[in-house]
Amino acid sequence: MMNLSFLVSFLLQPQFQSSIKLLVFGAVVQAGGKFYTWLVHRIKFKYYITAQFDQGNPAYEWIVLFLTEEKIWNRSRSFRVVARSSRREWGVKARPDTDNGGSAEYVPIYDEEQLFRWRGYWVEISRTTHPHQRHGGGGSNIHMVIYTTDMSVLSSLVEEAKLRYLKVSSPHVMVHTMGDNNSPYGHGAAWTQVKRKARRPLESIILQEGLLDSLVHDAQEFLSKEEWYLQAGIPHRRGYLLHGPPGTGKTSTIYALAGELGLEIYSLSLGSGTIDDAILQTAASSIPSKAIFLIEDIDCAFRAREDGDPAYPVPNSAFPYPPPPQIFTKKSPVTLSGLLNVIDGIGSEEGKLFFATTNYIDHLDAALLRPGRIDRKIEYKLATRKQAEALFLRFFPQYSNKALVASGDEKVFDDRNLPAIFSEAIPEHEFTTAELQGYLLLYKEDAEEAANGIPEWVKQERSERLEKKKREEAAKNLRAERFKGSGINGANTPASNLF
Ligand SMILES: Nc1ncnc2c1ncn2[C@@H]1O[C@H](COP(=O)(O)OP(=O)(O)OP(=O)(O)O)[C@@H](O)[C@H]1O
Repeated sequence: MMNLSFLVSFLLQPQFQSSIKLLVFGAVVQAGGKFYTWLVHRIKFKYYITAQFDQGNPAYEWIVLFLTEEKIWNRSRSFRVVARSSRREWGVKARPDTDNGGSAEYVPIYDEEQLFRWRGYWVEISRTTHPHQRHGGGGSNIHMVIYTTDMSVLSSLVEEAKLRYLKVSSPHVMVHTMGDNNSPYGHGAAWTQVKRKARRPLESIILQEGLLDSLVHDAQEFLSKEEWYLQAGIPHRRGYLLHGPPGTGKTSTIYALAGELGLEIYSLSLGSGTIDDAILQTAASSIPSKAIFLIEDIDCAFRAREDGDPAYPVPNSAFPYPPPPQIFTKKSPVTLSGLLNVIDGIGSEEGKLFFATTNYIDHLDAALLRPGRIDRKIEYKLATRKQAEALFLRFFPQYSNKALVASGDEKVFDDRNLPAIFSEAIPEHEFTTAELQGYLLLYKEDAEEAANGIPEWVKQERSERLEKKKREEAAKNLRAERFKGSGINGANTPASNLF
């Protein structure tokens, strides 16, 4: 009895009642919080659209530019600072008063979520990175949440992003390349690097007469005939193979053509040895239409080993040595069937110009060269005298006939026709345009010296080549001697394996 009355008096105490009220209030607040979260989630789930942009896909580039222009990341307090280069980095302006903001790019570490309004809609952005992602769309993704149920808002945003991207990139040629081992986005990620190159004028490419014009005309006609291809049931794609010695202008031609036609380039090299069938497939399938797909050194998919030396014998008691690690030359992991699949697959995407380059057309399989895969083969040769003269005039345009007539200095032209002096000293088809360009760069301030010095340069180059040939012969003989009787064609083993 005594205990009960004590309990009742305890319960009636004001301090106890206050504690209970506090407890109930806390529970209500907590439940309210949980309900709010639940409700927000329900609303979000019902009333939002999500989109993901994968690095390596062109749409990722559009959206990053869009977010940069909208200054979404400007509140960021962490930056990656990289020296300004032709490589595309969507940095924020460090100094709003200048156009290019100095010598470095300030690229925000985009990892914090950001919320902003766009045309009256709330949009939330976040980014995740996967440093070791190998296949499937690159190493970084942007996630977008738009608080609306109207899909057209998303598509308007993406279209606007694309238009802005095209506007920004139009004065340049955008060259997309694959990530590599040093890429911050991981090995093998597709198209993770974008370089902005100044457009190269077509006139700066010096080829045999008519060749460049016919190529430009061919590509222009192809791009304008989409409807015709559709009607005829022919895949709207065209393949070109540019072949010839290194330094004769194959890559430069493609870049200049891309600038002329306003196309972006997606370029990879099979010579890098890091691209296999799966990566090639991923890369090819994420190229947008109306773009150039360029495969450099395509012969690397065919070459088993340099000069086709016989198979290296399995080590045995008579010959217990394992194969030298470098006996195999750069052989791309891409297989012929993988390559053909990709080239044929380009047909399903409309408006693609496919370019391949090689220094060794003879290494290519006939299956690759058939029309439908390669529609035009263009041979690049060592420089002719005419090309040498044109190159000289590119360096010294003041010596062109026209310029001299205009300046009233025709006498100088008669006495000292420097372009002719230069070109006549150059033997036909012996040097590459790149070699001649390298020479002219040494004398870019002095046309007279450039023209006068060329006979001596030719003599020196010839003697250096002869010396090199002799050294190579000697090394080849030494290799053959060392491997005599081993069953190996040691002549083809790199010298580094012998010592
Ligand atoms: N025909 C050319 N006209 C103008 N410039 C040229 C020409 N050939 C070479 N060059 C110059 O030489 C350099 C190398 O040229 P480019 O890379 O286009 O040669 P390439 O044939 O593609 O070589 P590789 O087979 O090694 O890729 C560039 O700086 C380019 O400007």
